[in-house]
Amino acid sequence: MARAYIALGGNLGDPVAQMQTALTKLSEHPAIHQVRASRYYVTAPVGYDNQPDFYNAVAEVETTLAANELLDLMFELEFEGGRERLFANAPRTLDLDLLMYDQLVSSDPRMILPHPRMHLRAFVLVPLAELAPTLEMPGIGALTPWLAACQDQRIEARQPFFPLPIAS
Ligand SMILES: Nc1ncnc2c1ncn2[C@@H]1O[C@H](COP(=O)(O)OP(=O)(O)OP(=O)(O)O)[C@@H](O)[C@H]1O
Ligand SMILES: Nc1nc2c(c(=O)[nH]1)N=C(CO)CN2
Repeated sequence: MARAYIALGGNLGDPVAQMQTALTKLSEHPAIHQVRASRYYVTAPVGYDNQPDFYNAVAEVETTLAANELLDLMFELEFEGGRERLFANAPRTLDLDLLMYDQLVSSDPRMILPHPRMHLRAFVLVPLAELAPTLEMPGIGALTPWLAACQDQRIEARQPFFPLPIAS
C-alpha cells in the first residue's frame, strides 16, 4: 500500500463542489482505501495574476494503484470536472497535481515526483502541513522552512469540506 498526496485546486465554476466530487470519486475507487482531506483554502493566484482567487486543498490517499495509474485516474477526474488546458497557470475548473507518492522520485516529464513546484506554493504547503506536518519531500526536505519562505502568498482557511456531511 502506498501513501500519496494530491493537490486540488480550481477557480472557475463551483470549485468546492468540483473538489468534493473528485474526492468522493477517489474514495469510492476500489483500489483507494483511505482518503483524508485538509480544510479548503481561498488563495491568491500564483504565476498569472489576472484571474479570480483559487480554492485549494490537499488530500492524502492510501492506495494499491501504481503512481502512473493514480495519475491516469486524476487526469480522468480532471476531465470529468471540465478541465481544459488553455495555457500554463490559466484559470481552471479542477486541477489535480500528484505531489508525492511515498518517497518515489521520478523525472519522467509526464510525472515528475515530487511535484517540482510544490515547495514554492503556500496553497500546497499550508494544507499539506495540516495533514502531515513532519513530511519530508524527497530531495527538498521538510515543509517548515519552505512554509516560512512563502509567507507573502495570501491564503485563508475555510471549513472542512470532506467527507461530506451526512444528509438528514
Ligand atoms: N506530479 C505531477 N502531477 C501532475 N501532472 C504532472 C506531474 N508531473 C508532470 N506532470 C505533467 O504536467 C503536465 C501539465 O500539467 P498541468 O496542466 O496540470 O499543469 P499546470 O497545472 O498548468 O501547472 P503546474 O504543474 O505548475 O501546477 C501534464 O501533462 C502532466 O503529465
Ligand atoms: N492560488 C493558486 N494559484 C495557482 C494554482 C492554484 O491551484 N492556486 N495553480 C496553478 C497551476 O497549477 C497556478 N497558480
